[in-house]
Amino acid sequence: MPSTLDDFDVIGTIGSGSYGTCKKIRRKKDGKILVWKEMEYGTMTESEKQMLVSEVNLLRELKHQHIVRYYDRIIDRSNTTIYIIMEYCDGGDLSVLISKNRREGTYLEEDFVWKMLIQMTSALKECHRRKNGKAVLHRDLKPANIFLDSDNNVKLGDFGLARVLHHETSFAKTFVGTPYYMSPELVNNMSYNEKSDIWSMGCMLYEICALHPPFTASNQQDLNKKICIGDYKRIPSRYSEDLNTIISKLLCVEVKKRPSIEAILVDPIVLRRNRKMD
Ligand SMILES: CNC(=O)c1c(C)[nH]c(/C=C2\C(=O)Nc3ccc(Cl)cc32)c1C
Repeated sequence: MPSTLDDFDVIGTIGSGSYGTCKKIRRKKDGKILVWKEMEYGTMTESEKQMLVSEVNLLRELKHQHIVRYYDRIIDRSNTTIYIIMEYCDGGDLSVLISKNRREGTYLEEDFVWKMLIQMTSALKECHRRKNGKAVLHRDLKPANIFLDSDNNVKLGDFGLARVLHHETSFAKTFVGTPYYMSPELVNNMSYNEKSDIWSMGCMLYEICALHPPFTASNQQDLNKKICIGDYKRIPSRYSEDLNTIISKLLCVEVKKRPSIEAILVDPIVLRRNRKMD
């Protein structure tokens, strides 16, 4: 039986991004706490609406402990809005945690960084595993799209919708924020691929350590230059050479030399770290 808006009570708004508004909701039949992401599709073309539907159907297939669980979707034609109902992550998103540490002048523990690396890699492996011939590339990996549960476990969110909502006719046409995580291949107008997600993950892990992105500049042109040269400082000295080495591998400018998800998971440094965490 498909859900309707009346099946839920809205508790409150917990976030909003370039793709819409996130609300905390309670399912009336059992009191379960969930969220829905509201997205207005009225300005989309028919082909974009079809793309959005197929992206949501892909989300439905992604069932993994480190990917935000999709529950259902409601389409309200009276206000041309789609409501995507998903798992509630009470730890919020990584960008808030990074901002808090930057504000307080404190760093995140190395064990936490390794946990993020291993769980994000596991989530991306599931997404890059071909489903019906279609890889689900995230396309917008950033701390604001990494959510945490009450045990600080990773929940990758906002999956795959980036491709639909970046189209110039959709309401998300105003690019929000500087593309700090743009990969060298995208700067050079080449196509997005699995390795671009690896680059973004490298940028994210760097930012979790340093509390700022690896590449920053006062304008897009200078940022692009730094990205294409791969010019960035080492993560703070408090972090091990092992962690620095792994992040450096992810931030490899040459796509072919950048490790795949599988290569990361069998890297001797990651295997050694995994054994320590067991
Ligand atoms: C300050 N932020 C929060 O309190 C917060 C919390 C506790 N959860 C969230 C966000 C989500 C959440 O809890 N589940 C989600 C599933 C998909 C997407 Cl795109 C977002 C969420 C947020 C933004």
